[in-house]
Amino acid sequence: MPIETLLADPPLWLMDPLLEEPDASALLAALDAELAWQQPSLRLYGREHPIPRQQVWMGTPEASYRYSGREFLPEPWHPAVADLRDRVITALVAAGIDARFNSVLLNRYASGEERMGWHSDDEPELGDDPLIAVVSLGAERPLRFRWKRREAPAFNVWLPHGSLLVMGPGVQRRLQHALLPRRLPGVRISLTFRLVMSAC
Ligand SMILES: O=C(O)CCC(=O)C(=O)O
Ligand SMILES: [Fe+2]
Repeated sequence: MPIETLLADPPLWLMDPLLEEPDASALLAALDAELAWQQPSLRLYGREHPIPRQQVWMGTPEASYRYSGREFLPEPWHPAVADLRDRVITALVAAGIDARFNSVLLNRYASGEERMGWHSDDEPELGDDPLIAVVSLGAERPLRFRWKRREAPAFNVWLPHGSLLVMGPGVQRRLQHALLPRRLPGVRISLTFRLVMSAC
């Protein structure tokens, strides 16, 4: 499947589909049923708020990771997720993009009301200019991007079931992204593959 260049600088690529049916729906059902989904709380202005989604952090044992001020020890690779990681790497190599991943953050949005606020994935453990690959399963929703220095308008990238979005070097430095709430039904699971450089 050819990869579409959404932005050249910094590079943002979309491959649709990465996974065809019935593989994409089988993977969605397996992850939904088999993972130990968690909904941790974050402390904000002295109050605890459950995050508006569920998540699982998975990876090699040495890839511990700090996210929103908390440290996560990864779950061991689920075989289906390890297979998907290898498919993503194969697809990227075929597109001339060199990538390595030792971990993945899986996010589960039960409905359109569940969300992730504006952020960049710029934690020091990810290194200076990380490449992050996002596989989307289930409900098609837009990931919204905005430029930190407002040099161009914000834009949406709709992420179909089975698609792969690649945020290349510079995307985290120059833009933020968010999965904003939408009146859309259906569960969505995203897998954001990363390379954690150093154990924390
Ligand atoms: O669910 C998504 O597509 C985005 C997730 C995300 O931005 C993240 O895991 O850092
Ligand atoms: Fe992100």
